[in-house]
Amino acid sequence: MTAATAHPIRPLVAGNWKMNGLEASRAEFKALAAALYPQLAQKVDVMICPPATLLSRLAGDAAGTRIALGGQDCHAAVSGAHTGDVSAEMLKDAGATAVIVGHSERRADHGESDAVVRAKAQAAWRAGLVAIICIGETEAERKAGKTLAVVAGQLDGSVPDGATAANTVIAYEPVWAIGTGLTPTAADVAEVHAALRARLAARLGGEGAAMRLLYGGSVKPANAAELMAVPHVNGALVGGASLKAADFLGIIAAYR
Ligand SMILES: O=C[C@H](O)COP(=O)(O)O
Repeated sequence: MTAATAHPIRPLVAGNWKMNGLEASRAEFKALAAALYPQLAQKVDVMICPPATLLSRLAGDAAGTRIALGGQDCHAAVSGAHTGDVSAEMLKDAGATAVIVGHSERRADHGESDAVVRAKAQAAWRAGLVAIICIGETEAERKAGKTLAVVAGQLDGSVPDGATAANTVIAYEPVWAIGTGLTPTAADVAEVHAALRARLAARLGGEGAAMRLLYGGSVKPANAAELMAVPHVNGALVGGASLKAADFLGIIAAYR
């Protein structure tokens, strides 16, 4: 077992701006950076995943702060004839230290399978980025009582061999909770996260036991404290509420 057993898992609150963000959005980022330092100095890592177009500019703004930057997706290849795609190496070059892969919007809009997500996670590692691998059930799957089976299958299929607590973060995002204002109960989140933790530990040993498990889906300042207090929830992946510095700060405040 690694030293991770002896130390609590350091939480991560990551903001996914999705297809939002223009030059003017830098003001929100700067407001976040200016207000965040006292909290950052304590016990939570903070990341913003802007659209790729803003990555380089925010990298300049992030200098001297402790806000990390991530991409929202990457192609599995290093480079080549893939019009419109961005490689993990390009994200790294632009200032990212991590990349989200397998977000349900990518799985739904672009037909990304677990195998594709796995290849993208490996690409992230190849470039020296942390892979933030997303999984989560649809509303129909939850209603059919298949949640645990679905997320277990996605976990097995999307997480490559060689995953460690340092190179991988798992984000559990129920599809029906994303952007809807709906969230599972704390007990429901606890059930899923405990199952994910057990599965990761069984497969990856101490690395799985120490891997960060984020919850995502309508996390807001008003519900963050309750959700972040759930066992095996080691932070949040935040969409809409990450676009405004004040809202994102209200979520991070769950770790004060
Ligand atoms: O990546 C973030 C998630 O999709 C959550 O989005 P949301 O906070 O807007 O529900």
